[in-house]
Amino acid sequence: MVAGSVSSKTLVIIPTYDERENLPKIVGRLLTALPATHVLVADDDSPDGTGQVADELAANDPEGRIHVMHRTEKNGLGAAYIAGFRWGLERDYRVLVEMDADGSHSPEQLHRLLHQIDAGADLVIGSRYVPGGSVVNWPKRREVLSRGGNIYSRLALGVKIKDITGGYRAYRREALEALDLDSIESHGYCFQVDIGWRMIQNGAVAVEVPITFTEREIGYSKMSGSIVREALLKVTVWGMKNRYEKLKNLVSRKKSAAE
Ligand SMILES: Nc1nc2c(ncn2[C@@H]2O[C@H](COP(=O)(O)OP(=O)(O)O[C@H]3O[C@H](CO)[C@@H](O)[C@H](O)[C@@H]3O)[C@@H](O)[C@H]2O)c(=O)[nH]1
Repeated sequence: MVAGSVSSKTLVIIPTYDERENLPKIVGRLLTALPATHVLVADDDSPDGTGQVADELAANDPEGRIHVMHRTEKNGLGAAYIAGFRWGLERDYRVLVEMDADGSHSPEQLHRLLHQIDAGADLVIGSRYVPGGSVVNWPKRREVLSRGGNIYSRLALGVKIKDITGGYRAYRREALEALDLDSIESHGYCFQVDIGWRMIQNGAVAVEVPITFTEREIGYSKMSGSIVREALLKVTVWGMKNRYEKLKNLVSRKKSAAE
């Protein structure tokens, strides 16, 4: 059964940079799988004309389900998602979803994420690294980087999530509203760790559901050295701050117990 009650108030945010061939396919698949869903394309003025392709898709959808946000320059996946969340929160969507444009995240699996929101979760992560999850056709180098990044994040931040860097997610509206979106400082893929960790620290119920992540067939990944460096630096600093805070609390508890 498709989670109609939830999906009818669901906004799927698709950040795009140079995805003109992928976008019509992913939007078509999504609206076939879950016809009541709305889509927001957050395009960073892609040189290949993805923004215009998005406008055409929107103009050709008589039901008005497709929306387009034209941003002025390439400013990273995190900034595009934050702008998309703000747009969705100004309207009456109950669930906000992150999905890549390139087909890595299967729209046909979205109902499984939405079911978990129906079941009470605040944040649902489509996970490659829980039993049942998998990665198809990813270059070994990328998989090692991704698995390594997840292990490092778990150790540094003390989170239990196996795929905290994963970008296929559903958020309950209230959990996003409870966050200070201005405090999310990451621009690249580190954004996923940033917002996930903050949300869990805020008391959100986070669950993982297994997904199959399939490497794109068309276009190119925007992963870069600066994205990796941002993630490594930020996760290390957050981890150190976290440990320092815990130690400080422990010392002050011991002090007050001794008094
Ligand atoms: N608007 C905008 N979109 C962007 C930008 N950079 C990337 N995107 C879009 O963000 C999505 C993911 O980018 P990819 O470059 O395809 O990501 P990937 O290498 O396949 O990385 C995947 O794995 C990461 C690590 O696990 C994930 O963090 C990431 O979300 C994604 O699932 C695509 O729709 C892409 O067009 C940007 O600066 N601006």
